[in-house]
Amino acid sequence: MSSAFALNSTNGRPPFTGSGEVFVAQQDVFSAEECQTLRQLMDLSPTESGNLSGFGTVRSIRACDISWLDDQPETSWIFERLARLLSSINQQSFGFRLDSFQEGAQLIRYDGSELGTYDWHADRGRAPATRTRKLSVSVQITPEAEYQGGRLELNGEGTVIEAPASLGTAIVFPSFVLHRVTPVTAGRRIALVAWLHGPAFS
Ligand SMILES: O=C(O)CCC(=O)C(=O)O
Ligand SMILES: [Fe+2]
Repeated sequence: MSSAFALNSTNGRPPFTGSGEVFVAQQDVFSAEECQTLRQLMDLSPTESGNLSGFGTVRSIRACDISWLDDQPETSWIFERLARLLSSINQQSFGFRLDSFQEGAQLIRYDGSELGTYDWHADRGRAPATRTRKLSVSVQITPEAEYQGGRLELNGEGTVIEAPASLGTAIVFPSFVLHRVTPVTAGRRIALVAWLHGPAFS
């Protein structure tokens, strides 16, 4: 596995110079074959409309379909991979006190036919299950060439940074960081998203 690298600039913009890292990108967390398996899982699983934590469905803010993944024997390899990744990135970059995954992971599909999107938000939510989210991860499981738009952007102290979107790359960020997925204008984008929970910041 390639080493983690902090990506604080894209598109020729100068490096981000605010306090702390906005996100860490790690390439090749899942192989192309594993991404294909995850996509098939999404295609075979029942989906529901993505909603806003404690706030129901507002399609103008979040237009996507999600499928919940629970930590079952067949899916434990996914959670183990994510747990190892998040723990090592947390140690290197964030130093948060973390406990465990306290909710399922989500496979999320954004469809170009409805301009699938998720507007600016932070992942730490209002609901009991989302209040304790501390570290978020999004893994790109569709090849970039299969869709247009659908960029994951993060806003660190007013600077909007586009995350790399190569297949199998994981983007890890504190759950309080503002981020969005810009509308998918063609094709479809699928991401695997999960959160590690922990005690309140003190
Ligand atoms: O699709 C993504 O890459 C991120 C999704 C997201 O921000 C979320 O579900 O909270
Ligand atoms: Fe999010």
